[in-house]
Amino acid sequence: MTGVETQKVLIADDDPINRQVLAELLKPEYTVLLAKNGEQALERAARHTPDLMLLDVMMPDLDGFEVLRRLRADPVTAGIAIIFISGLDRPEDEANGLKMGAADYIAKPFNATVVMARVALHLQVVRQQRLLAHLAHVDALTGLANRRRFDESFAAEWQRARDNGAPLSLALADIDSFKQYNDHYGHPAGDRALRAVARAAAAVAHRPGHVAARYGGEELVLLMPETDAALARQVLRELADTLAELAIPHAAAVAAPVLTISAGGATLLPGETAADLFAAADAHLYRAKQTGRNRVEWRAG
Ligand SMILES: Nc1nc2c(ncn2[C@@H]2O[C@H](COP(=O)(O)OP(=O)(O)OP(=O)(O)O)[C@@H](O)[C@H]2O)c(=O)[nH]1
Repeated sequence: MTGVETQKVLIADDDPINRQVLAELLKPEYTVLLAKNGEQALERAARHTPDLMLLDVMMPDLDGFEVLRRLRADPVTAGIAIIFISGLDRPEDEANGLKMGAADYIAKPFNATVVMARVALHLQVVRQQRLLAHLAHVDALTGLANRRRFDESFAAEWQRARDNGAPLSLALADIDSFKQYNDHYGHPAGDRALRAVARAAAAVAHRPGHVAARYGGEELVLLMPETDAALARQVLRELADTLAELAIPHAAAVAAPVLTISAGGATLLPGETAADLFAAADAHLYRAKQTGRNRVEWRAG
């Protein structure tokens, strides 16, 4: 989320005057999209995924309540915030709209200042929700995907690989002698080194669907969908090469005088669970550590 993009508001109302009045009101601050009936509202919502919809309740054919029901049933549009704008001004109508999951309910005739204030309020809530969702999935120190995001992506990619038979590779990478690095250079320097390794991991995980995540401590994980063992090993070579170029001094290391990683990896075998694949990558990381560090061990097969 950049924070500079204008937010998108879709106005769905069958009355052209209402559409125009609302559009004129919102245009100076937001990107405004228009729909003149329920079908068009659903089509534009799916195509443009607006941040907020002002939805007229009483429209011919598909009314606003039905539009809301259908929006919620489609994962693409389910999260769009809705404000009902309605000629139905009985308390039970308003309660009904809110119970259905609308963020707000404004009775016609509406007051322009109040509409603007409510739109601004709900768009702020949308921004805050996105920020929270973002923070919940990002590691604060490195900016990489965090463990939660990795777990979600891994489960989804494993399922996808199982369904479509495409290769799925997974690698665990761990900085060598990092305890000694911290002891020798201090924890803040350790943090900087960890960030440098994370940047390198993010750079090599640039292919579509690839995820570089901080699994915990100084352990990173690379999830590589649609990637066979040969390509995955190439990605890990690129990571090792990047670290070699960075040549971060590590006087206390056992493997080399610079910061290095050990990595273990595996490519999904038919019938294997996600946990099996993870365990295989972990076992090969252990082997890489045991056999001298600064190397990649990949499961054969
Ligand atoms: N600076 C810093 N250090 C961290 C962070 N997370 C974990 N560590 C350190 O990473 C070190 C991991 O130590 P070990 O698990 O013994 O591993 P190691 O020293 O790298 O040894 P090998 O993996 O066997 O090469 C510990 O000293 C942790 O304090 C962090 O966010 N910042």
